[in-house]
Amino acid sequence: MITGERMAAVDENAAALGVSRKQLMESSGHAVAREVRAVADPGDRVVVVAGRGNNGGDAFVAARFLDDYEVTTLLLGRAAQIGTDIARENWDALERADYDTREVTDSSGVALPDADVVVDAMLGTGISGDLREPAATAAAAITEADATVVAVDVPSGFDADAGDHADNGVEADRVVTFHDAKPGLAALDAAVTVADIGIPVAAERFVGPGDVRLARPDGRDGRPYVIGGGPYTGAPALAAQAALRAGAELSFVAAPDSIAGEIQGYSEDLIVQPYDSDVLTPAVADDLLETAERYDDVVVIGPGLGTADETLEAARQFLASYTGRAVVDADALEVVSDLETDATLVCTPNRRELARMGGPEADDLAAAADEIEAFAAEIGHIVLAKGANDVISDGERTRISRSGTVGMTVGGTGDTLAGIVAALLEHADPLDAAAAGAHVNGLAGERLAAADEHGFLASDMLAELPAALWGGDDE
Ligand SMILES: NC(=O)C1=CN([C@@H]2O[C@H](COP(=O)(O)OP(=O)(O)OC[C@H]3O[C@@H](n4cnc5c(N)ncnc54)[C@H](O)[C@@H]3O)[C@@H](O)[C@H]2O)[C@H](O)CC1
Ligand SMILES: [K+]
Repeated sequence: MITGERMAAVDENAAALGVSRKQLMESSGHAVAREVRAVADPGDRVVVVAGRGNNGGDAFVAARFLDDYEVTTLLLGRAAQIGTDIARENWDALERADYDTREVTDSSGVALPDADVVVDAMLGTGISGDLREPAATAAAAITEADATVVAVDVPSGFDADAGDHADNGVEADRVVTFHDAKPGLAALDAAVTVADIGIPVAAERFVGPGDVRLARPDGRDGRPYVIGGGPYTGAPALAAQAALRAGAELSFVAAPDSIAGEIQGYSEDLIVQPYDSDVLTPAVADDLLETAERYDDVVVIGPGLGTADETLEAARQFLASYTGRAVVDADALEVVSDLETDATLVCTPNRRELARMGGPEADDLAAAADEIEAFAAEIGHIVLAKGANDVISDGERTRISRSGTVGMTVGGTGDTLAGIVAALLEHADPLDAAAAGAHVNGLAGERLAAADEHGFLASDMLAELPAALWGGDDE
């Protein structure tokens, strides 16, 4: 099962792997033609009703595979309004090759020609809101037509993220959906075929630019709260700065008053809140919990905390009561394994910490991905296991990030990772935030290594984060 927005991410990952959207469109169109052939007799009349996006583009491809039938392709709009190059190229090919094509420029022209089969290619996963004209009128005409209706990807009007169908959406007899089932499709009164369109498994297994686009904030978003420090001061500062560089609006650090000034000294951009103690204690944890629940529901707990017994008890107590989203890093990971909590945790162990938590002992994390997935299922939280390749799993879905470089074994890169994940956790699905966070941290290291493989610092990565998050678009 895959949502429409994740499908777009997988498409983008496939393109980055070298399987272009145009190749996918050709496969999609061929799959649609196969379905039409299954319900039509030679010589039947097939009417394609196409929208201006790639859903329409799929049907322009299908028309080229239906020479045994009388095919008419209607475009709802003018060719100049076709929204993507690959759809426009396929429309132009139909026109140049003298296929029967018609541009319908207003809803009065939507009177459907007689048809044995209608291909509904108006709207797919690019839909937003209820059907607008002329798609609404066309949808009614298609539903009422005395023809077998074959829908491309989803019936027009169906929302592949929410899994529901517009009241005025097309009622299809058959649906050819691509790559994977969509939530809610099975509930429709239609025969659904899932067509393999040649997307490499790697496009879902390995984190790519589509995952980064899906998880990154559009504007400034969120106020993560870093609970770290005491005795160390650099780690919480790196995590909090990384959160700002990854799109957070504000970044708070709660730290012992003995070192709060030092942490503030690293950066005027941080809001450092001292607490009256030398280390995090259970008594302090209660106050921090109240603040965390008030500010925003994402915290980072762990960077630089140290391993004093009362500190670990305080971390345990905080997490047991917390109900928001938390990145748990470094020393705080010790308390996760037998923790009862309603919080959504993203645990970010390195190989050593993973073993200490009770997870698999592995030199090559990617090779141990299944065991890491089982461990994530066992503890009931997301595990982002950090290594040469990072393994990110929620116990059901597992992704691998291959970004990064050997220079990132310098201290502090785990702290920047924790901060990036916290910023993305404000709005993205937790697994998407963890996968994209791991990937972007690695991309920042790669950007530094391009200049000089050795000797860069975790703090150097901060300035590379915006380009790693927003700069890699393939368009
Ligand atoms: N990997 C795959 O699944 C592939 C899918 N393909 C096909 O691409 C579409 C998604 O294409 P996209 O261009 O993103 O959007 P659509 O064609 O679905 O629709 C955009 C089109 O519709 C207009 N529009 C949006 N909302 C409405 C509305 N409520 N009422 C009326 N019109 C609306 C918008 O203005 C655009 O013009 C996917 O479904 C697959 O069919 C790829 O071809 C191959 C890989
Ligand atoms: K459709």
